[in-house]
Amino acid sequence: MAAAYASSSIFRARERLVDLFQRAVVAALRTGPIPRHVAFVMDGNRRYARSLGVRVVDGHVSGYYALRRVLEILYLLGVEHVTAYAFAIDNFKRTPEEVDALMSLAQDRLIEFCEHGGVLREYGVRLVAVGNISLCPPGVQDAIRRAEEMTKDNTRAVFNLCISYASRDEITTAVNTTVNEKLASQSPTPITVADLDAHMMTARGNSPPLDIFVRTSGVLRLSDFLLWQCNEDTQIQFIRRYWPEIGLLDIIPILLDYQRKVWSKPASES
Ligand SMILES: CC(C)=CCC/C(C)=C/CC/C(C)=C/COP(=O)(O)OP(=O)(O)O
Repeated sequence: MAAAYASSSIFRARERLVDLFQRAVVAALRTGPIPRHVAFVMDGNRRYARSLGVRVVDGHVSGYYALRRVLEILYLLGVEHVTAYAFAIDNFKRTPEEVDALMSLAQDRLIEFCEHGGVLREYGVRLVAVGNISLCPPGVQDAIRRAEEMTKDNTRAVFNLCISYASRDEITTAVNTTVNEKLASQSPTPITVADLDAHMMTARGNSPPLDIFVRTSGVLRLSDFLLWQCNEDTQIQFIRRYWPEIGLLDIIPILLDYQRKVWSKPASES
């Protein structure tokens, strides 16, 4: 039944209309300022699954499709850096079944992102894995290495995939590396913001400070995500819908709010 609908002319006509609407909205938004760096805490996959009475793992699979959808919209808009929180170091405390399911999802779908027809390949995006990858199973580490290799020559945009990540872990590593370099230097200088910037994991893709931090599912927490990368201008957006439900209609108000704030900022503060 579902397969028959998916191949029907009504379904194809609907898809074409959605695509036309998306392109028209993107063209309109592109006439205003576009953020350079947008990040997502993709929260609510399990609550979404429970609300539908399906398995938790299916909620995460829907979350993967939502990520694909959102990346496509943002890269069409011309956003140069997108960062997504796929797995926190703290998530290793979940049941072994759920950790395995999330790791298998990453292992299987990462390459799909980078292959012909995949969103990173289509939009010329370089994948950068951000996190303590050595904590991931060997199969996931291999998939990450392959995905980074497959996309290393893409220069139009960057996708930072935070996996086995915690901001305080990233900052601690950056401070330690910086201090060790200073101690090894003949004439050490005081540590600067630029020194620490250069040692953050997001520096691999040259990602600038965050313009917009988005968290779905109505939870008002930062969850140890990109604390260093936020600055005085970062706009925080909490939206009520679960991550798998996110789409263009959620992105439009976020972008309009960003544009309104940029336009209303006094020139002396720019
Ligand atoms: C290949 C690839 C990168 C896939 C990404 C898939 C994806 C969206 C992963 C996010 C996993 C996660 C811990 C979501 C948070 O919701 P939650 O599980 O905490 O849900 P809850 O808040 O309802 O408990």
